[in-house]
Amino acid sequence: MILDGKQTSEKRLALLREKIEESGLYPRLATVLVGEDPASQLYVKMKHRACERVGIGSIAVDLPGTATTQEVLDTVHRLNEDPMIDGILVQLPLPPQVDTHSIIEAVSPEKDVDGFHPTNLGRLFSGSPVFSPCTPLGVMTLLAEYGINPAGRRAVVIGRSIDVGRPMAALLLNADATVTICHSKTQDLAAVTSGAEILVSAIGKARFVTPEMVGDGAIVIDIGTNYDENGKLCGDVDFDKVEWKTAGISPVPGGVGPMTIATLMENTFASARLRSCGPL
Ligand SMILES: Nc1nc(=O)c2c([nH]1)NC[C@@H]1CN(c3ccc(C(=O)N[C@@H](CCC(=O)O)C(=O)O)cc3)C=[N+]21
Repeated sequence: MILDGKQTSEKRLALLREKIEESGLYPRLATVLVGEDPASQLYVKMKHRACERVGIGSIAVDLPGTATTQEVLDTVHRLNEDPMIDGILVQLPLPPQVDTHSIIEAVSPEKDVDGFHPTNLGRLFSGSPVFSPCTPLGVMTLLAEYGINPAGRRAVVIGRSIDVGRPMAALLLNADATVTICHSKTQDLAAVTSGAEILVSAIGKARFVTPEMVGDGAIVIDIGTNYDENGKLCGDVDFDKVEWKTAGISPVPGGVGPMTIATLMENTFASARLRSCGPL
């Protein structure tokens, strides 16, 4: 079974458009893009396009690749104080001269639709999330769409990044899975991953996950967005070799990526509702 993120995200966006219309709200998302990395420009453009589709206003703040930490901080502070803005997304990665942690901590937790602020990560890890990071939350939505309930299942997450691996583990734990996190220092990775009933890969290495690493009948979620030696977009999982072993697998493209964007839209609407003091 293919876990179709493209189709699921289309469905979610259509539903969200209706909900936003009914609410009478006009949520607004501000994106902050520093520099001219083509991939980042593409992602930000996709986010603005999704906003347009669902009836969310979007404001793009583009800063030069030479911007200092202080200049990015000034932008974030201005957006924090702007009552018209409901969500702030600072596109990552930031250029090396910008201190990413202080930027993430500067975003008001009330407008942190990426869910990267320590307050929101803390809420997520304590089991009472407000904004959860869009990629892992999108994975949970995709699992639910296909009737896959993680409760009591062995879930293995490969990768421990703050934006994907760690919050993915927290969401699975909140959903009552038995969660293992693997990373670059994990010994005998294949022995751990092949025991997973739900395997989530967030490593960032093209076709890293091979059939020996996957148990029979596993659900495999591929969070990787990589380019192979021919410049072709591909995931962390060697899809063609792994698919037959699985009960369900998300492809790249067309899997988790579109779910990330749909979730960002949902988080932005949730922020607008919370900020208007309405019920969530
Ligand atoms: N503050 C911040 N928040 C993010 O959520 C964030 C970020 N920074 N930095 C970069 C990563 C990456 N990311 C993706 C979103 C959509 C697709 C996506 O829709 N991909 C399409 C393919 C697009 C293509 O053709 O390249 C797909 O998988 O089908 C991929 C990757 C969000 N990120």
